[in-house]
Amino acid sequence: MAEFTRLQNCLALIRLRNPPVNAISTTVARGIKESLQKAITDDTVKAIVICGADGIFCAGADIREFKVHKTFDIQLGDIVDEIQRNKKPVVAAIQKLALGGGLELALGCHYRIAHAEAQVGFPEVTLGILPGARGTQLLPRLVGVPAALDLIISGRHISANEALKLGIIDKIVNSDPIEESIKFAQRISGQSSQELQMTSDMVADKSSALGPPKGYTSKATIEFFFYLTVPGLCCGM
Ligand SMILES: CCC/C=C/C(=O)SCCNC(=O)CCNC(=O)[C@H](O)C(C)(C)COP(=O)([O-])OP(=O)([O-])OC[C@H]1O[C@@H](n2cnc3c(N)ncnc32)[C@H](O)[C@@H]1OP(=O)([O-])[O-]
Repeated sequence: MAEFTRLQNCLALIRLRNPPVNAISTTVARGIKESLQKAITDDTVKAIVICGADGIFCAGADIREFKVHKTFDIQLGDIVDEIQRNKKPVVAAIQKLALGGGLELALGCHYRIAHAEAQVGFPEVTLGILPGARGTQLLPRLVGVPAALDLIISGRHISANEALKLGIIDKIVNSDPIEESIKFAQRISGQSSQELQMTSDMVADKSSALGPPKGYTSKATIEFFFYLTVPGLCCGM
C-alpha cells in the first residue's frame, strides 16, 4: 500500500509500504495514485514528498506478481505523467535503493534527495524487459544518451555518489533523506509560484534538446536494445 500523511506546513507525505523492499505491486500503485490525487486536489498542500517505509525507497515492480502473470500490469507511467503534469513540487526521498520502477517513480519527481549509501539502477534487462514507465525518456534527459544506454543495458546498480555526478540525484545526505526532503519541500513550497515556474522552465529548456518530454519507448529503440541484448543477433552488425 501507500500511506498518505498530511504534514504540518502545507506538505503531504506519501510512503510506499510493501515489505521487504517496498516493491510496486498493483495495490501499491493504486495507493500512490490515490494519495497523489488527495495531495493534488487539497489546496492547502503546497509540496509533496514520496518515500519508502523501513529505510528503503523501492526495489521496483513486485516480482512476486511478475512470476504469476509473466507481465507487469501496473500503469506506473500514468503515475509518472501525473506527477510531471502537477504544478506542486514533488520530492523523492531515496533511502537505500531505488531500482527499476522505483527509480522511474523518483525520476518523475521534480527533485531527488538520496542517502549517501543509497544505490539506484535499472535491473529490468535482467528480467528480459526494458524500463517502461518513462525511464527511457527521463533518464537520457538527465544524463545524456550514452550514460543512459549504459545504465539501461547493463542493469548495474550505481552508488548515490555516481548518481549525483551523473545528475540523476540532486543532493546526497548522510542524515535521514526523508527529513531532508521534508525540509527542502518546505523551503521550496515557500517560493512564489513565479519562482517555481522559472525553475521548471529552466529544467524544460535544458531537456528540450532531447525532443518532446513524454512518450513511449519507440519501436526503433526497442529494436536497438533487442539487438544489443540478445546474443547472436549482434553478429551481423
Ligand atoms: C511497475 C512498472 C514496471 C517496472 C518494472 C521493474 O521495476 S523491473 C525491476 C524489478 N526489480 C528487481 O528486479 C530487483 C530485484 N531484486 C534485487 O536486485 C535484490 O533483491 C535487492 C538489491 C533488492 C536486495 O538484495 P539483498 O541481497 O539485500 O536481498 P535479497 O536479494 O535477499 O532480497 C530480500 C528480499 O526482498 C525480496 N525482493 C527483492 N526484490 C523484490 C522485488 N522487486 N519484488 C518483490 N520482492 C523482492 C526478495 O525476494 C527477498 O525476499 P525474502 O526471500 O526475504 O522473502
